[in-house]
Amino acid sequence: MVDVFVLSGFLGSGKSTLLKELIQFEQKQGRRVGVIMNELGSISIDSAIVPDEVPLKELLNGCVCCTLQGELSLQIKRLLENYQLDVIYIEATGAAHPLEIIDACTHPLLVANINVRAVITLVNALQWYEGKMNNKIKKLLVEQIKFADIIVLNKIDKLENSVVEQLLGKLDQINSNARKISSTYAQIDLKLLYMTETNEHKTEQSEPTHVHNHLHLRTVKVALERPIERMKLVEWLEHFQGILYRAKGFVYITETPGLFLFNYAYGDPVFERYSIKETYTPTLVFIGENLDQDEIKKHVNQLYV
Ligand SMILES: Nc1nc2c(ncn2[C@@H]2O[C@H](COP(=O)(O)OP(=O)(O)OP(=O)(O)O)[C@@H](O)[C@H]2O)c(=O)[nH]1
Repeated sequence: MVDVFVLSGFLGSGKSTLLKELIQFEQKQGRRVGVIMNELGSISIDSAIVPDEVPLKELLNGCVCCTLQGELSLQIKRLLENYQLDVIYIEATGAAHPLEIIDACTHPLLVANINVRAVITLVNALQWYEGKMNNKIKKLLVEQIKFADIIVLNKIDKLENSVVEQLLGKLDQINSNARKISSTYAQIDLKLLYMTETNEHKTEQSEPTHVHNHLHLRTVKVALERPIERMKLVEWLEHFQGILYRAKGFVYITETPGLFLFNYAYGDPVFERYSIKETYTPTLVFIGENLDQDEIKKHVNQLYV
């Protein structure tokens, strides 16, 4: 039996950050790990964190919720057939409902060979605390919390301890069965993963599941022709809050030489120097509600010097 863990949580909550830790943890234990990543856009930025030796399947350009459920089952099957694995981690898009993933994992062709150990939902603590989101997103977050076996309240570096306690209490009201852990940069005791019982009653509480269909999330990808001005990008994104949930990509900036991994989630832009293992075309990916592709491309053009 191959263990399967599902990483759920809204855009930018820290799923890839946790995945990186998990891969190292499993490798240290001598367990063979495979990864499936689902991203809304047509290119995967997050897959750069997966080491070369780890088998990786990517489901791009859509969400398991809508069109890719069959594809997810197929990719799990391929991983099982082609590699000797002990554990598979599935990183869902931030817009996915965990039930849809569980559904795909419990495909009749797979159930005999895999054991879904836990749904791990990451919650962006600041986003959850401030509650500045529309009802559709709130509903999705609540669903992701409700269907979790482990809830990681991440990004607590942005909040006072007393607030963190309060938030953990609120999470408990939504899902009292799940194990709750607070963290910064998803630093948690990973041994807990294997000490958590799966919440078997999930399907009974099921809500209509295609929550994110109604979010009208759109992904816009823009290839960059040359280095951009870092500050111009940051200032522009500030005006975008509310409809832009996530941006990421690989960029060259005019201020400093070298390639940077760019991450923007919930008003927080981060540039990290990135050492190249493959050739990346500098690209920005934007994920948000009803994004206007032409408008975004026009703005990106203004980021060049
Ligand atoms: N300040 C702070 N930043 C964090 C923390 N955890 C992760 N980040 C940063 O938040 C950004 C988004 O993190 P990811 O791990 O890529 O989030 P994700 O959930 O995989 O994002 P999507 O795949 O787009 O849904 C990155 O720049 C991380 O370095 C944290 O605890 N505190």
